[in-house]
Amino acid sequence: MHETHERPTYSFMLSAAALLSKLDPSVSGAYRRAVFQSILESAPMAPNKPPSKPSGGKPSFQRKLVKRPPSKGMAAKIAAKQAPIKHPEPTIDTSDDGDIGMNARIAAMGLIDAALTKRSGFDEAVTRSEFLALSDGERAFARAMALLVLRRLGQLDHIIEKRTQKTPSAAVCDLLRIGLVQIGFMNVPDFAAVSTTVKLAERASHTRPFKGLINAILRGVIREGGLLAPIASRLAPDWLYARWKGAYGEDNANGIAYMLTEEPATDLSFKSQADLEAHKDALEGVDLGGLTLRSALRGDVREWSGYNDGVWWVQDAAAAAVVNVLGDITGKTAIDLCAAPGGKTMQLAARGATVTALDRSKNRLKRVEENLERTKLSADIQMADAENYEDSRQFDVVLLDAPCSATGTFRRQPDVLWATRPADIAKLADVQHRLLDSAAGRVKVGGDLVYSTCSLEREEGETQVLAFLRRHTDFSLVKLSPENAADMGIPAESIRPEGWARLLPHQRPGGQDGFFIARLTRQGS
Ligand SMILES: C[S@@+](CC[C@H](N)C(=O)[O-])C[C@H]1O[C@@H](n2cnc3c(N)ncnc32)[C@H](O)[C@@H]1O
Repeated sequence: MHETHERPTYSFMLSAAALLSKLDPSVSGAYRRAVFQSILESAPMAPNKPPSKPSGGKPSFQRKLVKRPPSKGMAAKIAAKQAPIKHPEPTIDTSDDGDIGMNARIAAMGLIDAALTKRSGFDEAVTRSEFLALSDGERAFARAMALLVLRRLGQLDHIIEKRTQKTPSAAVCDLLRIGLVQIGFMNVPDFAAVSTTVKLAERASHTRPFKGLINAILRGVIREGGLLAPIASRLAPDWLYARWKGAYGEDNANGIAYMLTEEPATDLSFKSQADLEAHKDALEGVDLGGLTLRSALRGDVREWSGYNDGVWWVQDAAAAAVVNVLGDITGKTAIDLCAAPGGKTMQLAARGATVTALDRSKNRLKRVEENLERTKLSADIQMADAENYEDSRQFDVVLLDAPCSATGTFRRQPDVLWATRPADIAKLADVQHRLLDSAAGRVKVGGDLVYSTCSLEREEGETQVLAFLRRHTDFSLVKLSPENAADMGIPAESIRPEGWARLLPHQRPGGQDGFFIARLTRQGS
């Protein structure tokens, strides 16, 4: 039953889905299956190493991080021979006969595989031409399904683990995951969830022998009333859960892990309180303080009230708190050292600072430009490495929203938890250490250095700041006070006695990103 088969790379899965979606609807099911099979069987195979057993002893279905070759060849050749593209309506037929639904499911598996293969794999996969070639409905379905699987990965894998004697291959696990997620969390009839999954298993030689197993597991879950409530400690990867438990205690670790199961609302940062009040009702919003409105709306934000006027931008409440800790900055000079896509640059500019926005990524700086243009705000944009950016000026405010593991952003990007490795945290902590040292010299005497990361890991927050204060005795911590928490848009319990903010995802009703924020001031030596 296990480990003797490999699975095709995710880009081939996306190619297969794209290709099938382009076939004329009149093409027979048998022909579609033949095309699909020919793609899969010509696909480069990714190594399918047995999943590792982490220290906790439970099997992990995570993949090893492997760089996959891009796939084009065969799929492109077949695509070139197809009839003119005729997209069906962008709705998803989730019945077991629906090829649109089948394509979307194949694409979802491609996205899941991409997300588990490397950090940012999901974001890259959704911009690949194969994925973009799908219809709007297929893309939306595939994305939603993949994100749900990633959000529930720990829970789904726990079910698979309990119902199999040996860990199935990654391809079989992916099929089981999409089957289970449909049964548990999607508006798909149980029979369709089972039959589409079994059909997908049947379509490829490496999964065909397991269709009986897949059928039995999915039917067994349905017979027993569906998926049971998740166990917090099984929702996140073992090693991260253990870290959270060690850092914040078991209750907080459970609270953090449960936030994986909640879909986050959309938070908007406003230019001014007057703008927020003016759009609050149309946006069905709740004022969270610190110029953040939490909107109950769903869908395309470009259609929401105030978007075209540029009076707000999307930014999690916790991220907005980074600038809020500075209080009044009217007339001050500020440099945002890791600025893109510009959420905090816009806050600094909207509050009257003269801003230099620096980032080393040309592509990401384009987003800063676009955002500033839409919001009619201005900043001097510089493309440079913040570590060795040559600028003799010193600033009233230096903001270092440093590159980090981003484990705090899992509500929107559940893949970060599964693609991050312990070694990434150590590497990023080194980068943050160097960036902090370089940032220190850019602060005027009497000025402020705000250090933040959207990570839940102490090495990227508390430990970093304590070490910085030991190295830079001319700096001290400006203690944040729980009494001002509401003005800063920070839940009082996220402000620690040490004087920094450690925002945990469950510390706000409806959730917030995990963030660490410290305000440091330079007194002169
Ligand atoms: C956490 S994001 C910043 C988010 C941003 N502050 C905002 O609020 O929209 C980190 C940014 O740091 C940039 N970055 C990473 N290393 C850098 C370096 N050495 N110098 C400058 N920018 C860097 C990345 O390109 C990325 O845009």
